Amino acid sequence: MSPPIIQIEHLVKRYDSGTAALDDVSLEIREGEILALLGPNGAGKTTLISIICGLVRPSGGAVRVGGHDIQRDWRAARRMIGLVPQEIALDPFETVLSCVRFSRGLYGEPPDDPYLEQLLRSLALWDKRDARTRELSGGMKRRVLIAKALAHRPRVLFLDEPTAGVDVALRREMWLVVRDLRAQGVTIILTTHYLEEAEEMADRIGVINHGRLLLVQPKSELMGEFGKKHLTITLQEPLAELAPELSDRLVLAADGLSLGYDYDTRAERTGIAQLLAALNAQGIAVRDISTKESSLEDIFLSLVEGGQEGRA
Ligand SMILES: Nc1ncnc2c1ncn2[C@@H]1O[C@H](COP(=O)(O)OP(=O)(O)OP(=O)(O)O)[C@@H](O)[C@H]1O
Repeated sequence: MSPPIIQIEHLVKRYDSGTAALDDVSLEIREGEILALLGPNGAGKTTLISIICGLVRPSGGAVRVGGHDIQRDWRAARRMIGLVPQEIALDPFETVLSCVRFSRGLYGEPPDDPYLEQLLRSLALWDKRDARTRELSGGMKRRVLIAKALAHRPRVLFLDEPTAGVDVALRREMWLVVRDLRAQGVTIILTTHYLEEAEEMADRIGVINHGRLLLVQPKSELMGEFGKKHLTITLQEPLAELAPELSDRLVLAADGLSLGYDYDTRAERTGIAQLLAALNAQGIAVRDISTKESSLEDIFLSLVEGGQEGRA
């Protein structure tokens, strides 16, 4: 397993307004991974990113980036990070190349046009290097923001809702860009409201609610652990009621024509064979069977609504 590149310990943030935006968040982010942070509006995701990037002061706790404390050694910590903000904020009259050069200069890095050329080429922006940013499409503008964030060669890239409000084709294009960056060894932390995006891209998923990190888990484990399957059994004839020995496991639909059964995907025995045998024994004829796996969306909602506090 890779060593952590970001270490967050007992991070607390209380804004002057009194809002407790982060409440004792501890988390290690490993070099080279894609971590997706999920949480409803106001959960504390942007606050967490802003503290790591040195834009907001924490009220308590510590964060180290590449071993550098973000407060005592902020310059070294900040240099390792690139941030792609939620809002597109580009000077409309500046050209692509000059705005990327400018971003690099902000970090006090010496000019390195060969690197910037390689960066713009990898983001399919080299042909547009002399275009003013106002002449670019929405997708190109987002790629310029990524190029700006990567101009000083950071090892960690934060993407705050990278595909908010963009169409499906553009979202897929962004996913490819992010995968490509990961392949180059950049550690990526993204926030998103699109669970499909987290499901598609993340190695690990962190769920934040009310300033608390409810859990952080590899995506596959999360889907396996909380994943349930739902079996629908369609009947040949409507059933008036279920025998008592079946009613604790099955739910009869209002029209009497189907039965629902939830089971755990991790269980060694799903109980389906037994169930079908029991139906058969009672002379209940089955027309069809279908299964549906719970999506990350179902899992997320059950975590956030169920208040799984303290699992992190
Ligand atoms: N500058 C600020 N001053 C006071 N309160 C703030 C400030 N910034 C954020 N908050 C509050 O802190 C809480 C966390 O906000 P934050 O923006 O971190 O959430 P988020 O998870 O990023 O939300 P969203 O998904 O809507 O972007 C919210 O209650 C918000 O109103």
